[in-house]
Amino acid sequence: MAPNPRVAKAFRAMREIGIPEEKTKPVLKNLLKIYEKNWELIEVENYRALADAIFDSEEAEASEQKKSHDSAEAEAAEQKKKLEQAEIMKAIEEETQIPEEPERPLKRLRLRHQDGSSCTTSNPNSHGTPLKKPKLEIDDLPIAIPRSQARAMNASGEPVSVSPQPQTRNKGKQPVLADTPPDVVNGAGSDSGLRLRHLKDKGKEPMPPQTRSQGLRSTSDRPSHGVRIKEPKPKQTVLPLIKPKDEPLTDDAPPLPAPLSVTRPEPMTNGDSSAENRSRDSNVLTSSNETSGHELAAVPTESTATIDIASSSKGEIKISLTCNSTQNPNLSATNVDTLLKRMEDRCLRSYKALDSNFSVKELMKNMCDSLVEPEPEPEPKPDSTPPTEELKKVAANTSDDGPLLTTNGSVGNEAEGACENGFQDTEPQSLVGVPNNEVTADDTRSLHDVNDIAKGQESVIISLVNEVNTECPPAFHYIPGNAVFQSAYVNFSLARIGDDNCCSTCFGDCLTSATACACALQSGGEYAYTKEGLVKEELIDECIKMNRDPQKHCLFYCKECPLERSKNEEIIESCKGHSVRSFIKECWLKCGCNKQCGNRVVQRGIQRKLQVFMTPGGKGWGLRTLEDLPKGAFVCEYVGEVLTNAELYERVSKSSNKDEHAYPVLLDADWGAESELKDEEALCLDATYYGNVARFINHRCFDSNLVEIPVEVENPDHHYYHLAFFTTRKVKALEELTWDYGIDFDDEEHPVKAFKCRCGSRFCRNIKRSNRSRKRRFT
Ligand SMILES: C[S@@+](CC[C@H](N)C(=O)[O-])C[C@H]1O[C@@H](n2cnc3c(N)ncnc32)[C@H](O)[C@@H]1O
Repeated sequence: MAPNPRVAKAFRAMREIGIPEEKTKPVLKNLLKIYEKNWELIEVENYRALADAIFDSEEAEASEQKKSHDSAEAEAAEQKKKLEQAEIMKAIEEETQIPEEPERPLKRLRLRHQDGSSCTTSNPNSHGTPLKKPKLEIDDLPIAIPRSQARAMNASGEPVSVSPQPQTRNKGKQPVLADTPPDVVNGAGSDSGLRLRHLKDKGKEPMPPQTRSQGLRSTSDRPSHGVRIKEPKPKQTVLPLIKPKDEPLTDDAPPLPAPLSVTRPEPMTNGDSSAENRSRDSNVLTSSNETSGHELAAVPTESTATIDIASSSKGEIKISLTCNSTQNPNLSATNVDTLLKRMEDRCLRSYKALDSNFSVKELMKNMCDSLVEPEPEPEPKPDSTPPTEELKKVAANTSDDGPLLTTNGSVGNEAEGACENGFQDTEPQSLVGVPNNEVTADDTRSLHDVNDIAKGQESVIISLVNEVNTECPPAFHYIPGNAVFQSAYVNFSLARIGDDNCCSTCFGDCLTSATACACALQSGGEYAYTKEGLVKEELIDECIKMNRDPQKHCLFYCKECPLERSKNEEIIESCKGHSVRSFIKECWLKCGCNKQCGNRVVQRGIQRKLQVFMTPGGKGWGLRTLEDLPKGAFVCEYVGEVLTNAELYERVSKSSNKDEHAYPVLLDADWGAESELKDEEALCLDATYYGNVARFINHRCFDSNLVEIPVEVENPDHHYYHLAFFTTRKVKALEELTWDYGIDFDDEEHPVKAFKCRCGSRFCRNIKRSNRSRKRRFT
């Protein structure tokens, strides 16, 4: 890409006053960000602002240096850090040797790692060195050459070369040796029994999940920075309370607050807090509404509506809905029951998300629940009794009264200080969400079905429970599979799938065949799955290791990194590196095998009993299993909108609420192998607005019980693939499912702050950081 003439001019101007380009570059980049690319502000007075900023930064640097430890101390600290890290890795290794697992011989992989060998030969400091085409070696490849290698050969126009490194991880495709520039392909083979092909990702990156963080490494040596965007704290005020459907009620109710002081046909007795009186008041209202025609509500078919909330010093709350229907010729009076029935019919027709048990009364009650939600929500102590019991007591003493209909055509509802009975004392119901005063078509996404958050789109039911607080799930559309947002190039055409991309001559179940099918060859020559449908242990172990310590693995460097380009087109930073990953190739449409073929697992979708639940430890919603899971079991795929990275950046920068964004996932494969990747090929997944259960999986540092593996199903290239979660060990029913997002909690440069980690792992990277009294503060 030709350098921006304005950038070149700025460099020249600074050179003229003795400032070298290396100094100018970062400052200019920063200024462009601050001035929102308003060059005039930078160019004015012969780049005065730029020169000043450079001098300022030099001064700051000098004073920083003064403060800092001398280099010997720093080096010693670095050494110590490395030792610490090695110890931690060792401890994790030991810790994750699960006792209940049957004894098995050590895998070659493990032995090699224990030897301390590594395939990392990349030199992160040498970014920007002249590029060379990848030189790969095909040494002991199984039967066929993996497609990516063939492509590397084609791309380079020269035969692959051999860089054997015994005792390193990627034997088939070794990383280049020390004299090889880091921007050269560093290897992609596996020395595990499976010898699976690898995809590359960004290593321990703040942008999850392929972008693994550096763990305990310093910021300076980490590979590329992705986009990590904080997951929204689920909206608390706009959705009603969700309760586990089967919670029993108890009798001992706490004292109830005074009843409401609202507009009523008959005066209400204040100060009487008994359930009996509340019930009576409500009955009075109902009968009054039925008998006094002039007090009945006018319900226009089209009206504008406003919702008012009033509260009194006694803790009473009134919600009133005022409909402006004066201009409407269809204005007619009706009674509460008719109104409710009409509304229910309307909701069932318009918002198909609701089930037949939907009740407007419940909706109104839940509106009350939302009103009296504690703010800010207290964080339950891990061992504290969930407030459920208390809520049940309240529910038992709260009458099941309907909404109030006021004389001015307003609909009100009683909201006691602890009106938490929501769905609790009724039959199992769907959750109904009311996102705003004015419900728009798009807001229907917040109408979740608590009995099945997937709304029948998965082959299993996925329920949602909150036994901890009154928080409601975030508003999003549940989708069972990825969907392209706009510009992403995801081409599934059959014509693109060549004979080497499918096993068209196979029949029945590929796994029963003595030789590996063409699909398996693409994954390194062996099937990734066992006959039981589990990922083979060797592969799982390899992926776990890769995720825990990506620096030990190979890094690829792009000539012009699309990720850096999407961050800033003016000055494109050098590629921070993409690590090499194992992937699975499943059989698909053009294959001759049948649908039950054992090499089709992820494409069958979720098969395990899962549940979305409110975690007690302050992490918000989480995902858990309701059944015991063996090691290597497929749990779910990370599903979201497929976006280009440029689209993601735009989306995030335009978002008024950056916290609203779920963690986007970088689909970073083969980037380094291609000399230049088009914007529409540099893809990521964003589950903020459209996603599946995976959007609820919380992070756990290092020893998470899930690991992500890229799975190629329909697309023959590696720009788009499925990101599937498999268990890293046996997981017991009701255990929370976690995944290491790869966050680098030390990343002070990242535009988005990391959350305060509450993973509870003894290897928590956030705790480490805090103990070292690092500068950065977390919210
Ligand atoms: C992909 S979402 C997971 C679902 C989320 N808990 C929810 O309620 O929707 C990621 C967000 O969950 C929270 N989270 C995940 N793991 C966490 C952890 N270990 N500690 C604290 N918060 C965590 C953070 O707010 C993060 O931004």
